[in-house]
Amino acid sequence: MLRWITAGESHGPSLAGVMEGMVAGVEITTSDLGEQLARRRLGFGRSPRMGFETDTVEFTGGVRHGRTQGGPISVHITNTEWPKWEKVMSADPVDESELAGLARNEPLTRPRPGHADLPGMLKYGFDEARPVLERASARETAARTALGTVARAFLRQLLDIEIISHVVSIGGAEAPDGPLPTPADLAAIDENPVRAFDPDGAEAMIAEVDAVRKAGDTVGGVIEVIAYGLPPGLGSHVHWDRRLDARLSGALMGVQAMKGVEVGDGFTTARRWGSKAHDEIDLGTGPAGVTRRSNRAGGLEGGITNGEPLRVRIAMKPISTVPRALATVDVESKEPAVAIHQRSDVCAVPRAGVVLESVVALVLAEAALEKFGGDSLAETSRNATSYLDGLREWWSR
Ligand SMILES: Cc1cc2nc3c(=O)[nH]c(=O)nc-3n(C[C@H](O)[C@H](O)[C@H](O)COP(=O)(O)O)c2cc1C
Ligand SMILES: C=C(O[C@@H]1CC(C(=O)O)=C[C@@H](OP(=O)(O)O)[C@H]1O)C(=O)O
Repeated sequence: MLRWITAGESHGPSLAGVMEGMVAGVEITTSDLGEQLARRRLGFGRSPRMGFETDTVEFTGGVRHGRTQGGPISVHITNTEWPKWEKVMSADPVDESELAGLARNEPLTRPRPGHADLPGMLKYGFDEARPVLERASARETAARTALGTVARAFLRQLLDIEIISHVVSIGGAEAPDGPLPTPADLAAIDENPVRAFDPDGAEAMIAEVDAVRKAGDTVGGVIEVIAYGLPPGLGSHVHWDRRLDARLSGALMGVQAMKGVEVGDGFTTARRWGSKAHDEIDLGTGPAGVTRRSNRAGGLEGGITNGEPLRVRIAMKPISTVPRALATVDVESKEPAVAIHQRSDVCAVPRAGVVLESVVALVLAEAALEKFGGDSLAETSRNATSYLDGLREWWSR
């Protein structure tokens, strides 16, 4: 079983991530983590913090001389601004006199509609939003991205599985329908300011973010994640919580601000007639023994991978820290007020794609380990090869 967990606050000293159940022998280095963390900081519309946050990362367990050891893998990422927050976010009690007059310590009593502020205060019994927003913040996704990098390395070394993402729309600006990007296109996608594949779509999205910024507003969008090289047979139809579509959706919705997941053509398929909705089967080559005339299902049937590329789209809502601040109430004075506004992303859709790739990697690594088992990469690879050989034999019998 693969498990992962993160800890840490946005303005605390650091973030931590722990992954348990990864096999021994996966090649991974600190610079692999740094590379993915750098990708997560990019994108037109990002918060000013992403310009100076360094995401200094290290392994603090589970990896030796560039290889996983089979034990829990722990990562540690420092928060660059910690010295400014040392008193406000101190784990140990701080004398009132040391906090007096610190602007950063002002109680945040004007909750932002759309952020976790108000429900979190109500649920946990806080008089202000600081303790809620510190953990709700998507700063946490740095730790998930680092753990996801280990999962990506495992999938690549196991079966050459590659995971990419691209931005499909920002606000009302959409990329036109076109060919799917492949792993060879990822570098170009990353170089694009909005991480869009289609140049015309990208231009429209950049203009949308620009207009939103000028209007003192924020904007969301849709991201597509695609995994290439998956064998048929990950996930299962036999129980709801073993279906890979269910597990992917749950994990993707577990990323801050994600409000919808579409598997394959999802909502469009709901409007089609059956004869135009499914992926007809022809005899072909490869371990699945077949080819498909289309991939509307996004590589999943019955909650199981079918050997086609996995394709999921995720809807991200607009950032709730709207510069043109929204109406709220002050929970202290009980008077109408405008919501807290602090430095924030205007549009985090481009960089969120990197987080979503990592989350897909974690879920796929878990599914691959369930299917193939093993305690070392060599053993898991043998098991995978034997399974795929078995499929080929089955087709040639
Ligand atoms: C990569 C990324 C960056 C984000 N940046 C911000 C931000 O700068 N300001 C903000 O208010 N929300 C931001 N969010 C969204 C909030 O974290 C999120 O809305 C909040 O935790 C409440 O959760 P919910 O939107 O899922 O209900 C970001 C989300 C992601 C994935
Ligand atoms: C720090 C990150 O994103 C943050 C996510 C976030 C939020 O409310 O989710 C609010 C902002 O935090 P701050 O107010 O400190 O700038 C973003 O910068 C990050 O992704 O590493």
